[in-house]
Order: sequence, then C-alpha cells, then structure tokens
Amino acid sequence: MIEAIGLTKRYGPKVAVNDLSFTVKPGQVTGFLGPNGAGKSTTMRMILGLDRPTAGEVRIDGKHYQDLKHPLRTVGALLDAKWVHPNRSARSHLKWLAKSNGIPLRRVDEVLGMVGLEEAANRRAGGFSLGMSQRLGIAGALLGDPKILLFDEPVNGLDPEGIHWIRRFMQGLAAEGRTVFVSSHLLSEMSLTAQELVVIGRGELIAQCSTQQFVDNAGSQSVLVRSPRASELQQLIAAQGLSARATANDTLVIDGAETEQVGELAAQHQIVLHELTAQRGSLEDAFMQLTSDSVEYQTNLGAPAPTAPGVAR
Ligand SMILES: Nc1ncnc2c1ncn2[C@@H]1O[C@H](COP(=O)(O)OP(=O)(O)OP(=O)(O)O)[C@@H](O)[C@H]1O
Repeated sequence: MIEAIGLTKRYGPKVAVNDLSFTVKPGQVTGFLGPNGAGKSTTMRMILGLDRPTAGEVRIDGKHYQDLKHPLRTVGALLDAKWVHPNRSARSHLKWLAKSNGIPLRRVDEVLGMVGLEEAANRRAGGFSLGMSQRLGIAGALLGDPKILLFDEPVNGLDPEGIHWIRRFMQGLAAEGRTVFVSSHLLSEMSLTAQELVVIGRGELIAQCSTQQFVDNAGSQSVLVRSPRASELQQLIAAQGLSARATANDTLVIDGAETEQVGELAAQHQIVLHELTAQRGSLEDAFMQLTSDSVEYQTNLGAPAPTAPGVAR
C-alpha cells in the first residue's frame, strides 16, 4: 500500500505538486492520470525517495522509503526505460542491478523469462527497440520481487502489441496481490488498464475513485431520439426543464438526460420512437476539460479530495 499525505513539491516559485493525498491499494491496477506537466513524475519520484517533498510525506506499507530495509525488495519502479548503459547486455545490466542490491543472481534469468527477453538477453541494450527497453525496465523493477510496483508512462511510444502486452502484464501483477501504480496522460488507455484512478491536474487531486465511476462522470451524457412526432416530443421535454435540440426534422438531442426519462415520457403520451440512444462525448475531451480547471470540477465528481490523511478512498 502507498499513502501520500499532503504531498507538496515546489521548485522555486513553481508548485509542481500541491497538498496531494491519496491511497494506492494492493490487488488492483491503480492509474495515476493527469495531463502532461500535472506532477505525476514528480510525485512518483517523491514516492521513491528520489525527490524530497517540500511538505507532506509518503508511506510505503507504513514506512518512509528511506527507512525500508530492502527498498528494491519492497518497491520496484520503471521511471525511464532508457536508463541503462547502452553497451551493456540486458543480462549484464540486470546482474549489475542485482549485485548492487544484494539480490541473488539466479533471479536475473527468472525476470528475463517473465518479460520474454530470454533470447535477447545477451544483446546490447543500446540496440533495443522501445518495446524491448520497456520490458528490460520492467525486468529491473521485478528483480527484488517487490510487492509494490510503479510505472511512469510505460506505454508511451509503444505499438499496439507492446501496449497490449504491458497492460496484460500489469494486470497479472495486480492479480498476484501486488500494488501496481501506473501513470498516464491518456484516459482511454487507463480505462482499459486500471480499476481505480487517482486523477490530478496542476499538481492537485481532482478525484480518487473507480475507473468506471470516473468514466461515467467524465463523458458527458446526451440522448438522441428519433420520432415522427419529434416537435411534439420537444415541447414535452422542454416542459420537464430539459432542452432538446432538433438536429433533423425527426431527430432531437437532449443534453444531460437519461434514455429512461425520454422513453417513459414518450410512452406516457403514446409517441412512437424510431430510435432512442445514449450518447457519450469523447472521453479524452471530457478529461482535458476536467483537468484544465481542477478546482472547478472537484466537487462535481462525487469523489472530493480527502480532507484528512489516509482518508482517500
Ligand atoms: N526539477 C524541476 N525544476 C523545475 N520545475 C520542475 C522540475 N521538475 C518538474 N518541474 C515542473 O513541475 C511540473 C510537473 O512536472 P512533472 O514532470 O512531474 O509532470 P508530469 O505529470 O509527469 O508530466 P509529464 O507527463 O509531461 O512528464 C511541470 O510544470 C514541470 O515543468
């Protein structure tokens, strides 16, 4: 479990992370979502003790990173896939990492197998594709068999096959009971990968909730209805306090409505419908809108920022 409590990071006048509190639980993939520059990498570096918070703290299974006896056996991270000596082979890079962290060398071949790099183990890491580099980075994160794993934008720049592999791999790690925290600026990607989301904008918490809940709230809902008596239906809808736009002679679009509402209203007045469809706005557009003004939307999501340490859901 990871707990961030009032985490704040300032770089001179720049506030990169502001009073951020959230919890990442084991057994599921938790997505760390925010647009570029939102403060995700800074937060991850603070979790890993690579950056010192200006205020607040992070606890990993109740402890500060610097108090962990065997950090690599507790937390593994992939922050930068290209962080490897280009002339070293994948195997020698992992051996060096294992040695410097007191991890038995037999673990190297185990993790190479887990990420499917056995055959490339003796090749220069400098010649690896981005997908292979990501696998090598993940192998490094897994060396100490940690219960907690952090991945910073692991699918950036990967082809669909590589994205699919990483997604399945992270889900597998979570299914083993590990805590998996993965950052991304793409809601569409996270909605396929993560069960839970921590969403930030401009360094501040916007929401912590299930992915389903966030997606439901982020995509603005409207209803499209087609009827030979569309104009009559339009008046009935207006009488309910909703606004229905006519997009064709027989077609209306009603913002902020549910299909049930419109269907029942039509039935009450025996109006025949030819179509009744729920429509969602583009998820990415909605997400960009949400994160562009974190304060404005904070209370609209039904998942407000926690008010006290450890309260984040
Ligand atoms: N060492 C630093 N000195 C000054 N400003 C910094 C430093 N590191 C990060 N920042 C600023 O803090 C903010 C958050 O950056 P951060 O890299 O954590 O965001 P991010 O969500 O990971 O975005 P990205 O996906 O683009 O990396 C940005 O405005 C960035 O310019």
